[in-house]
Amino acid sequence: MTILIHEQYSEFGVEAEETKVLPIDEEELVLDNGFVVPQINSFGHTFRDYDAESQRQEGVENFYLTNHINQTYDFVKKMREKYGKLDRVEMSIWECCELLNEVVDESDPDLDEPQIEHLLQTAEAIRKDYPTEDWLHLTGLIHGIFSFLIPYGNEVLEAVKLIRFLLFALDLGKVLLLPSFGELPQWAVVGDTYPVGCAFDESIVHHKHFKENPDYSNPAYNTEYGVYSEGCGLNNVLMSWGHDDYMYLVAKENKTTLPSAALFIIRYHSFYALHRSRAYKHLMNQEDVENLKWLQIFNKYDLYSKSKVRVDVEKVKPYYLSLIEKYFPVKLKW
Ligand SMILES: O[C@H]1[C@H](O)[C@@H](O)[C@H](O)[C@@H](O)[C@H]1O
Ligand SMILES: [Fe+2]
Ligand SMILES: [Fe+2]
Repeated sequence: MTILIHEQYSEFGVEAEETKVLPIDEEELVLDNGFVVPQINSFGHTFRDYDAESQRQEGVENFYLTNHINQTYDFVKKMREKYGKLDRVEMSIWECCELLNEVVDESDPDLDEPQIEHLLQTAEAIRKDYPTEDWLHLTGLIHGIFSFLIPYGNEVLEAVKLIRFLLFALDLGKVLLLPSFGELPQWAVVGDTYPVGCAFDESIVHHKHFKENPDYSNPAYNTEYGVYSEGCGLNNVLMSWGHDDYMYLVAKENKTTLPSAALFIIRYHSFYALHRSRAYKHLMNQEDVENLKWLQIFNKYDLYSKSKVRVDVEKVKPYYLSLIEKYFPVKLKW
């Protein structure tokens, strides 16, 4: 498994400010050491091709139809209030991970494996690129993330641990699909996310299906700014409800020691309209601009590690348990 890194990040990633994000097919698909990212998913199509005829196309489009009709400003407010209480279950991060054994994500054109596989594949992807404990050969990517994300001191090893953990944690919020979490429908848990309370940007997957969303024709919510203002900051923007914002709330309320950029990555990793299409920039503040650079790097690991490769869960478990211990209490409120 190899991961593509934008060339601009290859020398001390902080240069990323000047980076222009190119459409994916124009990107440099090569890492420093010449590894190439897979160009096709496990069904033989390019990644995130929502129109390609495949065994998943119809199901994914139906998913977005219900998602786009039902994710309204009022719905999101209610869900945040309800799930933000975290009064359902007490469990550890690893217990949560194991629950995802049962879960398959209907929004995903690239993967139909249980989510536990995806979590571990994503986090293991970096191990494939950096297989030994000799971190000295790490590329600029790691140096960049290291200098930016780690408030704990000057240790590259710590940075790598953080990255591994973060990649593992991105999708844990999908437990919302399970009975003890109220068995939310897929449209309220997975798929790309986007702001509600202002116009839905055209770059959002299957945008046409928003026409039946009541907010689409509500003048309070259907203008460029809607209920928001220039540069108000994403923290003040309500996002469609799903596993991203939920996991952010879980992490924050349980007093994680993850740095704030890591929380940003968890919270907005499905916001492709922002991190791929550069929409909604007018709502960002300076902190969002900084954090976005890192989100773009992490997204590549999340997306391009999707494959049919099996991970031996028991074998990797001890390593992840040691990471979890670093960033979270033994039991968390969910
Ligand atoms: O189908 C996928 C999947 O649900 C991911 O977990 C999410 O982060 C993506 O944005 C979405 O498109
Ligand atoms: Fe996700
Ligand atoms: Fe993911």
